[in-house]
Amino acid sequence: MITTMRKTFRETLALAVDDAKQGQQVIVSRTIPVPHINPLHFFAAAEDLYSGERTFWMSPNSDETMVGAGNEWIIDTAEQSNARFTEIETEWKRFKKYTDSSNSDKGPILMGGFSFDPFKNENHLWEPYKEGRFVLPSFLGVWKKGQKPEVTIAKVILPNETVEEAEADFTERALYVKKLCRGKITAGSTPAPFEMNEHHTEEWLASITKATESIRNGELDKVVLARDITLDSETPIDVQGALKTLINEQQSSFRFIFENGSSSFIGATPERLVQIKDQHVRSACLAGTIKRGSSDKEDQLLERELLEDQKNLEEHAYVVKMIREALLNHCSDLQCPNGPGIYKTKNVQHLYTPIEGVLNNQSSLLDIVKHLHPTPALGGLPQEKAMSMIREIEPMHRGWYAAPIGWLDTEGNGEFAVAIRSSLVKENSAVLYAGCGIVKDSNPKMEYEETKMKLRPMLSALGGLKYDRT
Ligand SMILES: C=C(O[C@@H]1C=C(C(=O)O)C=C[C@H]1O)C(=O)O
Ligand SMILES: [Mg+2]
Repeated sequence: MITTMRKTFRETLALAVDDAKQGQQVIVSRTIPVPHINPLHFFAAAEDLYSGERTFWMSPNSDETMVGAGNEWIIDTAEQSNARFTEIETEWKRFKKYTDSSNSDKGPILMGGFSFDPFKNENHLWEPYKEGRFVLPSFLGVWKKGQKPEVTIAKVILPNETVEEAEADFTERALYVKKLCRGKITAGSTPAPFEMNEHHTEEWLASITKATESIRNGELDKVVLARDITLDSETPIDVQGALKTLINEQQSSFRFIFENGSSSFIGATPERLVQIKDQHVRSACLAGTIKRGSSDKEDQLLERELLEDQKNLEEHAYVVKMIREALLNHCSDLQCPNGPGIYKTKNVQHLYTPIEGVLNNQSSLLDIVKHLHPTPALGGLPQEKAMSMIREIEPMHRGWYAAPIGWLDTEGNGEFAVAIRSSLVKENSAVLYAGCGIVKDSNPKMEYEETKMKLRPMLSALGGLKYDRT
């Protein structure tokens, strides 16, 4: 029988300090229970010291919420290939991690994401977000349904730091946690009038026609084409207020913010890419869209219409085929229903097929992200053909829009979603993105209407809905 000695926190710190002296990169974390506090208030309270260094993640139905504050460490990559996924994982593994063994410490986590297409030329607006960028938050608030909230303090030990200094730092940070837990969100200012601009509308409609022709010629099966709109205000855009609206209005979506200096990437996406929880893998195919009804009856009629619509079923089927095949390489016991169900958000309903399996020993979360991205729900089929068409046709830069965002821990668990229904906000301006799956029978005007529905969650959150006269 193996007996493990419980170490005091000071003894743990002494080991970590020794390692750091030897040149090892070390993280020490300590998890403390905190009183019930609203995650949004916690996020707001961190603004004083950590504005520009905050991250917010709330899964559908608020099952799991994580709020990060402070860039304790940044792992980023400018790698313009699929090696970027491995690079992030390798860097994260390089750290030796010590947790406080005297409590239920779950260890540190990384939060971040990747760009949609590393081969697209650089773009000034998206430059800080890099091809992949993950942050180890100094403070991480965690809320799980049915459990008490906790805050994990994570500290990177400096090579010349003493045990006393490290211990004093933890004591000081614990005081700041108390302050974070007393946070209150101040009433958001009424948004100043916006100027809203749609870009290249005629070109976008023409590109849909062009894409359907290429599809009919047999060059490819599906391509997802997106467009952007911008909002310009006379005053800085209230991102915290927008997050509050997303939390309330988009409960079946992942609500997120990745702050990066003066920019915030914010959104509410319904689309899970992959989740790993104790070797259990879950992914979701989400493609095919119809509006919500104004009554329950109309909503159900629309639902039935979507479930029988050949064009939408085709959009969806390509996604299921690709995700299923990709997961077969990483999972055993793969479960996939024969036909789609429906996933509803406040503004739209989608065809939905969940896929689940058991993780193979040799695969990791970021391996799966690498092999799934971009699925035909965001890129197209065949993948490479669709990507070069997007690169050629779309005048804008997607940045992190439609790309994998999420978190990972030290045990191989974590979750990624694809960053749709999103906006990049910088000071007084915001860019909003939406796209649609184009197949042979797509109609440009209808696809345009579909993008309008998909822009609504962010327009509503930013207060721009009333300017939408398009
Ligand atoms: C590309 C987006 O959404 C994707 C496209 C869909 C469609 O065309 O039916 C549905 C869900 C998403 O997979 C977006 O919202 O920007
Ligand atoms: Mg569609």
